[in-house]
Amino acid sequence: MAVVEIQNVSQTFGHGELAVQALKPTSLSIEAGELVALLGPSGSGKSTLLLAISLIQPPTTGRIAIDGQVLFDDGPTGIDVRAFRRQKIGFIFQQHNLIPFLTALENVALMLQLNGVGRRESNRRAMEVLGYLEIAHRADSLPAQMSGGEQQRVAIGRALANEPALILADEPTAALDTERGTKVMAMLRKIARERRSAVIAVTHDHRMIAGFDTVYHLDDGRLTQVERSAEGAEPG
Ligand SMILES: Nc1ncnc2c1ncn2[C@@H]1O[C@H](COP(=O)(O)OP(=O)(O)OP(=O)(O)O)[C@@H](O)[C@H]1O
Repeated sequence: MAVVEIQNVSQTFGHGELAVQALKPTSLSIEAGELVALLGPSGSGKSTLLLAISLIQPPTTGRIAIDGQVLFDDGPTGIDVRAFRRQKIGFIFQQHNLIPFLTALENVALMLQLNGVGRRESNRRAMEVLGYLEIAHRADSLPAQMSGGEQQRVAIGRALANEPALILADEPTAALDTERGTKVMAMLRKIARERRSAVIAVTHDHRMIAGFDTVYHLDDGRLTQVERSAEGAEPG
């Protein structure tokens, strides 16, 4: 089943003569376990597309379904988007955005607690996620005590904790050197493969493209090219 299904999604900012169509009508579908890159020059509409898919910034037109739920159909559909997002979508940013006075474990556990999971169970699951990302030994460290790559893995853990159907990453490797960037990419790939989340990463980073199943190229708000790796996402 498609985790993300968007049809004719477009975004126009401003009105009249000042209107800018940041995203031309765009349709695409992303399967469970698929690792997708959005590539394109600055201002091409990558963030606009990501913000539209997650309905953080609802589009002007189009239809958006995530994990079988129609969230937008040329307007709101009455779904509680904030609750849906919290349960079904994990976010990873260029800067990790960890809470500085919480440990790695607490940063991850907090996400679960926000979804109503009790404290003990949150801690247990957070520890499991940190173990999965090979960073359990840093569970009690504060963000400032960790390297950039470690911080980013904790941030991935936070995005992953709820086992979301969809993970959205905005330039997750941009702040990292090649080795750490490669490791973060490998983690995203592992998550897609093993946990069957769909992962969409906005990137400028050509070094990382090799690991993706599908690469969408955006130019001036238009989807210009789609490349699929020979291997593709293995059927689940
Ligand atoms: N809230 C907004 N109001 C008006 N114009 C906007 C808004 N957000 C984005 N734009 C415009 O829409 C276009 C696409 O922007 P977007 O941020 O999606 O590009 P991007 O590909 O993510 O760029 P970058 O790689 O620099 O982050 C740009 O021309 C931008 O100036």
